[in-house]
Amino acid sequence: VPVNVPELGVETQYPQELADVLSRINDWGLDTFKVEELSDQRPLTAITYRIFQERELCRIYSIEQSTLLKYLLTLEDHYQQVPYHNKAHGADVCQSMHVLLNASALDGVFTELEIMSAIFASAVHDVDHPGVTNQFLINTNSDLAIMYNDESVLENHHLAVAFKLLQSQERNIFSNLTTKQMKTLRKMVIDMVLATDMSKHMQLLADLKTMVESKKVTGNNIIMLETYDDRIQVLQNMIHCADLSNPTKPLDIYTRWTDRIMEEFWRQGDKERDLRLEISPMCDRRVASVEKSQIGFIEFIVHPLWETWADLVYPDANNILETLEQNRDWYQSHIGQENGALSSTSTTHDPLLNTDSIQATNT
Ligand SMILES: COc1ccc(C2=NN(C(C)C)C(=O)[C@@H]3CC=CC[C@H]23)cc1C#CC(=O)NCc1ccccc1
Ligand SMILES: [Mg+2]
Ligand SMILES: [Zn+2]
Repeated sequence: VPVNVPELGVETQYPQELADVLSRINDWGLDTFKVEELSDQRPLTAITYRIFQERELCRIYSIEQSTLLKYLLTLEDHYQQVPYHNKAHGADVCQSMHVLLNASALDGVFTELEIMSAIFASAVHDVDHPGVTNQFLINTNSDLAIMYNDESVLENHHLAVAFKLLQSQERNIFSNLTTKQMKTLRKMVIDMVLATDMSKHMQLLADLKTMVESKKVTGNNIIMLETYDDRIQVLQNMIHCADLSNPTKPLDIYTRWTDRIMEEFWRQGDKERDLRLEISPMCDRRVASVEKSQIGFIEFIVHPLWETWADLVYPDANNILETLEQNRDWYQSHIGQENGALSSTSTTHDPLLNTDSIQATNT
């Protein structure tokens, strides 16, 4: 019996405003923070549910809407209340992936199963993240590091939690897939989420550069990917780009993500200080230079990756690369402001940061 589900998947006191924000589901500048506020703290369910509707995945794979919502709400509840790696980040990466999949250079390249795998992988990719790095978990002999033998500890855990939640019949959104389809989806989701481990970054980028150099396209400039390895490599780089997309977003959105990740790094540094461990880079709130470290992050990691991605899907990611370079210049010109103030240019109250108003750095 079809259970009647709310139109937007979540209960909200602001149905019209939420519908208006979600109407930008295909845009790079969708404000995930606005969805978080308007959906009564259900950004992951609201955004992922909308993407499933947009791509008609429930029809194609006979997924009951109530089953999808049960899975998404439970998944969302398994994201921890940490400053950055929380359900809003999961929602943001999922929506960014959804937009990247729409590149015209990839038109008709991926099957619906590969697309659903990519959307699912993005939604689950950081579930139950404890707000500390793999290195911290290893250094503190955590249960997770013991469980996964120090290898991609967090990423293995995110996957195990995501698939465990599927095991209850009322949440199994893939119950109508064939055995073969489920096997394929599971392998692709594992390969994508494991690729979000930053220790794989250099290898991923090197392989992407090789692919760009030997890029084969059809008559109307659509990329040809013949083997599983080529196809999964593009999807792995795509989720990695989505995971590293904060600096490519509109500045006001970007600075709020930076405030959140720095608070998460600083809380790890506080734990390291209490444990008499060496404080990890960027994690000491007493010596932070947010602007300088953001420039390092962009120069050494984010820009090289996005420059290569923009080559692969040329010219579809040109605007994204443009925004990244403008944001880098903005941080460059704000180096002098490093009085320890958080990076945000807006006086925002972000409960997760429990900082009432962030002194605006003069823009
Ligand atoms: C929105 O900003 C950010 C957003 C995300 C991250 C992430 N960092 N890393 C690693 C690189 C430490 C992760 O493994 C995280 C987990 C997976 C993907 C990326 C995540 C860092 C920043 C930053 C910064 C920032 O200002 N200096 C940090 C920094 C400066 C120079 C060189 C490297 C890092
Ligand atoms: Mg992660
Ligand atoms: Zn992530």
